[in-house]
Amino acid sequence: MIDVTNLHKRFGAVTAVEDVSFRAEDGVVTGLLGPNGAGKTTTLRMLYSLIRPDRGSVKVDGMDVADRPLDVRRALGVLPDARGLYPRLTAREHVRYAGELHGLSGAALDTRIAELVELLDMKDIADRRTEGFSQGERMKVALARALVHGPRNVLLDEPTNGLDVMSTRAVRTLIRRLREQGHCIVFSSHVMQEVAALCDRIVVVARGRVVAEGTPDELRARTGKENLEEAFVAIIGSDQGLML
Ligand SMILES: Nc1ncnc2c1ncn2[C@@H]1O[C@H](COP(=O)(O)OP(=O)(O)OP(=O)(O)O)[C@@H](O)[C@H]1O
Repeated sequence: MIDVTNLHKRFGAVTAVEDVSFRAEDGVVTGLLGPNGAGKTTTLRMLYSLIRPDRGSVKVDGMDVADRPLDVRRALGVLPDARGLYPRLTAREHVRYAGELHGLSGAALDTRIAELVELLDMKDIADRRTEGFSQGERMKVALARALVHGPRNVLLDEPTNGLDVMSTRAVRTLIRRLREQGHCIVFSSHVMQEVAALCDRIVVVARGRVVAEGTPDELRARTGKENLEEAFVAIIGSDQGLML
């Protein structure tokens, strides 16, 4: 479970995140939805302690990120916005390296890598160097790397960005499976269809603030709009940045 309380972050004159609070429960997919520049990536970066908030706190499974950053990192699997792969390593070597950094080794690590290769349909690319990988192939490697240690909480920054229909479906299936297994999943997107297809709860952010929160049904009821897309437009006050 992830608890975010009154997070603030400024970059010089830009207020990227202003008083953001929400809770992401276990067994639930929580979507951070907002237009470009809304503060989603900055919020996620504070959740996984890449950057420090000016104010506010984040707790992962009850552990404060500021007090126990290493324990929190163990409890988190992160697909960051930059997928950053080593071109000379194969896909499998990436996942192995990440597993070793998390203290896994031997048969347990081999089994885990084999599971992820199967789950993410990576057999054809597992033993190729990642140099020249397509966006979808890169995303799969980054996702396998994020999940190798079986983290309870999973943060995904725009996981389906740039993916084709088949790869998008594979990622959705994986996210649903993680939810069934009771994981806490937070993912960010500026694509409302993506959020609508997957999320149990939606946190709508705009200009660094949470402007609405609830289930898709609650958001529809609150705005009086039948259609979720229209509900988002009503909440944000424009459709800018929310379209495919
Ligand atoms: N390191 C930084 N230095 C200066 N400004 C930054 C930095 N990181 C983010 N910002 C600014 O903070 C605001 C929020 O950015 P952020 O990347 O969190 O938005 P986002 O919701 O993830 O957007 P997108 O959907 O475009 O990825 C933007 O105005 C951005 O320019």
